[in-house]
Amino acid sequence: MNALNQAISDIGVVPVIKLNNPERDAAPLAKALCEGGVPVAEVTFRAAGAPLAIKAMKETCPDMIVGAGTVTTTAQIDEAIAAGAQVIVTPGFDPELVAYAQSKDIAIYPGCTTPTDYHAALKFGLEVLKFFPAEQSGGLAKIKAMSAPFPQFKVMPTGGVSLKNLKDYLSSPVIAACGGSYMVTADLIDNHKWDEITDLCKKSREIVKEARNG
Ligand SMILES: O=C(O)C(=O)C[C@H](O)[C@H](O)COP(=O)(O)O
Repeated sequence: MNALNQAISDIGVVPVIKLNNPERDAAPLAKALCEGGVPVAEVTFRAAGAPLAIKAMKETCPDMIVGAGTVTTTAQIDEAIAAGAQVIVTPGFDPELVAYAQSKDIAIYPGCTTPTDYHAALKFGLEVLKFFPAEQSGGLAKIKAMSAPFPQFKVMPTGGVSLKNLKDYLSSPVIAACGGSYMVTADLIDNHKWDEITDLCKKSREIVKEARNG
């Protein structure tokens, strides 16, 4: 894997973040994640202020890897790059977006869950795919079945990941990292429960280590 993919994989979990008030919440949230040993985030463009949030998180924690999520247009890729994002994440596989991201030299994890998606991804030399929505699409059993014909891909399952199933996912060598909102829920963010977020990050990191060491 390239250095960025390896760094994300080493962390093992990627919080999926939706910020309604990035001016207020992006900086303390970035600190909470980094303190918890999870210096990475996928900031969803479902919230209008996503570029602002990406910029604020990078300014607060310059070493943090910040990605843009729910990206569905090339204009959003431009906005994400301008804000300092290092990786683009899309819900589905759109070859136009993959080609555009690659032409701009930014990593992209497109959403893929079917053999047809994986075939399409092969043409772009990608190393990591987002497997979305993970649990609803068949979870780890499907991910393992897909890796037989497509061993070149690692995946980032997102959707339905929690502290309960994290270890199962991470125990498989096909998993680059797991994405999820469980450690950064709307309740935790809106009520400024930064310590609780840090704690959930620490617990997740413990599980990453357990899963990979045994
Ligand atoms: O916005 C996106 O592109 C997404 O990734 C959608 C959701 O945020 C994930 O499905 C997270 O799923 P949960 O961890 O189950 O909440």
